Amino acid sequence: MYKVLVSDPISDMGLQQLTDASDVEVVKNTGLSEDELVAIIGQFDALLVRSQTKVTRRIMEAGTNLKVIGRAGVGVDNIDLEAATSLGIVVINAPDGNTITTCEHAFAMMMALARHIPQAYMKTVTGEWDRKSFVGVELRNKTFGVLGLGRIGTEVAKRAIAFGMNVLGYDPFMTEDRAEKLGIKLASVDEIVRNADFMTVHTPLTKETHHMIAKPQFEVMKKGMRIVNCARGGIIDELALVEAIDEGIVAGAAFDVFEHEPPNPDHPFLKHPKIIVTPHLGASTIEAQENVAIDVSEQVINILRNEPFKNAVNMPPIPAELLNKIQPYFKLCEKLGSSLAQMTEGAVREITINYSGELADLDTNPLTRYVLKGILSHHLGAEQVNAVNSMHLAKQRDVNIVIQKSSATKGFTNRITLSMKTKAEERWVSGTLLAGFGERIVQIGPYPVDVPTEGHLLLISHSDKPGIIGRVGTLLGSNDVNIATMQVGRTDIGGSAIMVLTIDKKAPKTVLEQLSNLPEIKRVREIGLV
Ligand SMILES: NC(=O)C1=CN([C@@H]2O[C@H](COP(=O)(O)OP(=O)(O)OC[C@H]3O[C@@H](n4cnc5c(N)ncnc54)[C@H](O)[C@@H]3O)[C@@H](O)[C@H]2O)C=CC1
Ligand SMILES: O=C(O)CCC(=O)C(=O)O
Repeated sequence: MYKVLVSDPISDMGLQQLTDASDVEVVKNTGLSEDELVAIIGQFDALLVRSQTKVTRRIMEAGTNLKVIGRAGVGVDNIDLEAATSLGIVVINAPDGNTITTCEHAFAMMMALARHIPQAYMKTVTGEWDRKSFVGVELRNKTFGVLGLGRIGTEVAKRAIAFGMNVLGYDPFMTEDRAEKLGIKLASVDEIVRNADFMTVHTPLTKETHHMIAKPQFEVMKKGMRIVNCARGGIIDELALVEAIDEGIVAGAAFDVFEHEPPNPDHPFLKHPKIIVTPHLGASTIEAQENVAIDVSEQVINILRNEPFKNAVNMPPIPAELLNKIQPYFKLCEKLGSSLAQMTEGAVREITINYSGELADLDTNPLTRYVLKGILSHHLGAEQVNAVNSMHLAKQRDVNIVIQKSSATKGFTNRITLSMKTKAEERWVSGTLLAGFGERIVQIGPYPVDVPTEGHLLLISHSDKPGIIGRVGTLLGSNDVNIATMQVGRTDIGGSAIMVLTIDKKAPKTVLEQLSNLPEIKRVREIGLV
């Protein structure tokens, strides 16, 4: 008999498949502390949670029989994925079940914002008949910016179009063809903030999206913008938003999520007359909670019975013999993918991976998953992408993956070459694992290099002219950016050249801008491989 612990409120109807199963015993025990969970988790084969239970390493280590953790929802930020992977516990989620519900909540928030519904309600129920203070605006003919056109963002965009809005969208994975079919005009974040009357965010919270709307964006924002966030707190800088509202730049905001949940009672959103809030209710409908519970129940049963399952968010099992041979390449593949994603602009269309030398005879499928993990994490967030789901996520986004194998290694015993095509450009990078020296990047585009896959790299494309290296060194030095190593390469004398610097810490944005402005410098890219 498998024992399943449900530690957050999850729909009974959705759990029926589990409760009806003759080989499963379901125990519901919600609101437990970490200590209480640690005390009982050892009896259970599976743990089902929503977002309240924080599934820590301590809990998982005490779960000596734990085989699977099911998250009834999308975000798995409350589960220590690294610990689960290292302890061999499969983590699954239900990414599709709450899409429409969350989209409808975002739309409801936008309408409530446009018509001051919460504020008007509060006054009316106190007996005041105030029709002057709550004059709203129509949605029709307004420009609507959607940042993040994944599952929820595209549904929100479709509804906005039905309301007669002109939709501008930004998502690194949205192709022009698909956007056109949806009726969305692709635009940059800058174009959206300068032109939209309403704006909503539907991205994960990642290093890239953290504060993607902050003071610099508010400074150029169209006056009177209304902003919605039903994705994750922290995508929009909360304090900068309050300032922008008080300065009359932003007309109002509607938030379902906060940087820290629940927010402190003195959080400035809670008393602001132009900000409306809900307590992370995006996914809270009967339908969504049933959908996500059905989805996780089905997958948990499959995992416990050793049957195929979908939506795993951590590691798949790999036969031990193969694992011994390919495991040393996991990091190299991920870092090559990550570096390529950081050097390439535009939505990914095609990724070609060439495995050569001793890798050519092995099953490289797990390595491909790590390459894709490295590439997609840059856009979708490391929390969402892992070696299990990276292939699925790439296919979902119509990314064409081409695998090539060859025995020619240009002098290395193994070599992995990635090339990535976007609408804007094609770039490529090669790496190898050198016995005793670890992972190295050995080629960037046409230039042979020898760079470790760690720390901060500065990639500077320039014309091969005297004096450039000195100017770059002086600029970095005068801004306290220490150069650890430097390599240069060129195609021919006086032609195109590249400079690859490893620096001790991330270079400030202003320094990167100054570097880009130096004569003969064509492009500057900072690549973080920590
Ligand atoms: N309020 C709530 O209760 C709920 C919130 N959510 C949150 O909503 C968000 C979106 O969820 P889904 O649509 O299901 O995810 P998704 O993965 O389908 O879509 C996210 C999209 O954001 C895009 N993206 C990543 N970085 C970007 C950037 N820098 N600029 C623009 N786009 C970027 C990705 O390419 C992707 O298409 C997530 O943060 C999720 O956790 C989801 C469900 C309920
Ligand atoms: O379970 C919930 O209500 C939170 C939903 C959510 O934020 C998610 O699925 O990412």
